[in-house]
Amino acid sequence: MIATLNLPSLTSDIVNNGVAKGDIPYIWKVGAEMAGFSLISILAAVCNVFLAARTSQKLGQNLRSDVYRKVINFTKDEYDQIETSSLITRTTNDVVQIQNVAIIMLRMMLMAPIMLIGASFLAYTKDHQLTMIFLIVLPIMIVFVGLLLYFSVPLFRAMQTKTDKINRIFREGLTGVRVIRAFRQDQFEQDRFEDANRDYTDNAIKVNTIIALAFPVMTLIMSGTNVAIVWFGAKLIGSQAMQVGNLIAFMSYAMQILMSFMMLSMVFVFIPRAQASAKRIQTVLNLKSTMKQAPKPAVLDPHAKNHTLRFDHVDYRYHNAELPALSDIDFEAHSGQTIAIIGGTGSGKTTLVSLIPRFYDVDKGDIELDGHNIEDLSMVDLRNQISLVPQKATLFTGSVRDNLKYGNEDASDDQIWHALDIARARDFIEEDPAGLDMQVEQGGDNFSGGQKQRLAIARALVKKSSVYVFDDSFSALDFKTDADLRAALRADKHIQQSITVIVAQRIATVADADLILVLDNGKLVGKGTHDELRATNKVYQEIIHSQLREEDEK
Ligand SMILES: Nc1ncnc2c1ncn2[C@@H]1O[C@H](COP(=O)(O)OP(=O)(O)OP(=O)(O)O)[C@@H](O)[C@H]1O
Repeated sequence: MIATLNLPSLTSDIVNNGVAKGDIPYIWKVGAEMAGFSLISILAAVCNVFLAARTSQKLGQNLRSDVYRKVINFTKDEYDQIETSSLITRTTNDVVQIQNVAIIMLRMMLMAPIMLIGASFLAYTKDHQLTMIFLIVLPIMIVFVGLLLYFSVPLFRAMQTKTDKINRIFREGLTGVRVIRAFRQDQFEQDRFEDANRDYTDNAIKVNTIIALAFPVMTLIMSGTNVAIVWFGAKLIGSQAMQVGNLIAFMSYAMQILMSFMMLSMVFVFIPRAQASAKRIQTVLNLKSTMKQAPKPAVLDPHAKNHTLRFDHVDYRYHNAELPALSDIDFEAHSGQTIAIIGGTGSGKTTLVSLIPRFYDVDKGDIELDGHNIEDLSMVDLRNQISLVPQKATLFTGSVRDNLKYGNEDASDDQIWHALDIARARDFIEEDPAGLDMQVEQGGDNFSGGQKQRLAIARALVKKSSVYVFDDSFSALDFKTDADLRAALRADKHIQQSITVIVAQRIATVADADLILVLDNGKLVGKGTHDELRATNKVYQEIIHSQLREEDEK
């Protein structure tokens, strides 16, 4: 900066004392000095660009990691608060906005004010009278930049929400592509996307037009200033009140002043967009988890042979729902037992099993594992002890082996095949020449629904846990495979020492459980064995009858 500020003074010096007097050695001396300063200023600019780029990239990397770390630990409730598509935009696009502004700020925010003050001071030393021109030019520029900010900032702010919308529609379109085709809604979805896309583009065109307009206007102001300087400067030279070299230097300083002002205005134009992005990222980072974490967690005995799972009068209501999804759920299960949960759709079965690994925390009552309230355990310790097969099987890209070792990195191939045997998934993996190295495509698309379900069951079995939860995991299996799988589960030594929780819709699936819980509208309306419930429980009897009718009708 010092080198850049020095150059115009040296120019005036070379013109006034070298060129005007025809002093060639002086011209060489000052010329060499100027070349040196120019070199320093180029090197400093290169270093500045390099450091600014590096710092802003590091900033982006750290922000992305922080957001991802936070998001991946979100509870289901928090995911319900910020849409997935918006979370993706925030981790990508919003971070880029902040990076861009960081680069601009590092390159200009420091340099521009110093240049502005330095060049103004030096211009003043060259000629006091000419400096008065800035008293007219600078207010014009301030008004112009003010107008620029007034029109562009709201448009810049809207960009991020419009990006969210495009991402949401795109994501829904991709994940729901089969439904869209089956319902022949391709055109509708295409139009929906086009609308969002057009809305975004219109906004972007508007804002870019404003920014594009700024350049010719700025150039006009700069050229006007130059003309004014030359006009008044020439008069001053004519009356011998100013030297030619000083006019040349003054013009350079004037350009430095206006350029610095322009750089500062650019920073002010880009800051609001980054500010909007920063706010969106901050919302994610500041989202207080509703999950209570025990400050000094109790520790589960890793060698315990006898496990207990106890629901003690548990209530739970979703944060956005009026009525509780579960009320007064009370039961106890021990090692070797199978607990089955049956009930109509929406009766609260999935909600109940989601409470065990603390996807949600209970509102009232307690859940205990091996005598400890699960809220007193560390999340890691608790979830290490629970194997869950969710209602919707999810597989990850990679090999079948990678997928199955997801909960137990040290599992041997023998253990994996054993789990595949129990899950009735050996056949279709063995049939493939790649075996366990068979690749799983995105979303497990190269497997059928039932196969995916069985692989998800095998993955849960490879992980050695004290509680196994199967959330409607047998529904995609035919009756015989369902029965075989459950028989194999019962015969497994490790499962015999664990607690098995099965959510099911079919009476046949739950009939041989040690304890059946009947849910209706979030309430536990029956608790007992198949024979007990069949004899006494009305809701259970209704389920039996409805399923018998279905069988008869077939
Ligand atoms: N994230 C959520 N926010 C608000 N309400 C929810 C949420 N998830 C489920 N519910 C509501 O809670 C109730 C119980 O839902 P749950 O998924 O536990 O039922 P389910 O018995 O597992 O049903 P299904 O057999 O259809 O899977 C339903 O009324 C449902 O609408």
